[in-house]
Amino acid sequence: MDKKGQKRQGYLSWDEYFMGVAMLSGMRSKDPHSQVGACIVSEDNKILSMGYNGFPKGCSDDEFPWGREGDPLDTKYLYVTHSELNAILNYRGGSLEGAKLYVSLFPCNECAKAIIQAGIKTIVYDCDKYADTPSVIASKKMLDAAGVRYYKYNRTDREITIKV
Ligand SMILES: Nc1nc(=O)n([C@H]2C[C@H](O)[C@@H](COP(=O)(O)O)O2)cc1CO
Ligand SMILES: [Zn+2]
Repeated sequence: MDKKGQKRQGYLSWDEYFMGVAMLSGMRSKDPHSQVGACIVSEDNKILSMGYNGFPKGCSDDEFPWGREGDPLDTKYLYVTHSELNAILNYRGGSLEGAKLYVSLFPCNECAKAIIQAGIKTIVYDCDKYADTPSVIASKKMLDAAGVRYYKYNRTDREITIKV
């Protein structure tokens, strides 16, 4: 019950807010199969950067391939920048030492290297659909060795509707 003079109830938790921002960012992705979003947050809960999976600048979304199979040169995998790496590279403010990363899909081995080297210390992820692949197994090996904590986001199933 609302009481006069007291704070509003039902506001977004920090985790809902940052994972929500990561997911919103993923909605910018042109990848027809997996839209991934990431949000980097400081130790004192300030948003530092965001990213989603996409081709590097100058590599047209309409000319480079979005396919998943066939000749590797004709698939997206050799060209796409992952959301986590984009979030790290998008940051213009200096050091990410001690920061937290919210990401909608568990980071791969290549992003794990960048996460570790950037000084990010905590990962909050939503989906882990590639957990059984060498890439994610190697990623967890490196994150464990480097002392980067990772934990699964606890979905609250809150629906957030925004009219734009
Ligand atoms: N952690 C990740 N962050 C990402 O941004 N990605 C991107 C790369 C591709 O564009 C897409 C995965 O494609 P698919 O294999 O699910 O069709 O998501 C992939 C992973 C998986 O490790
Ligand atoms: Zn990656």
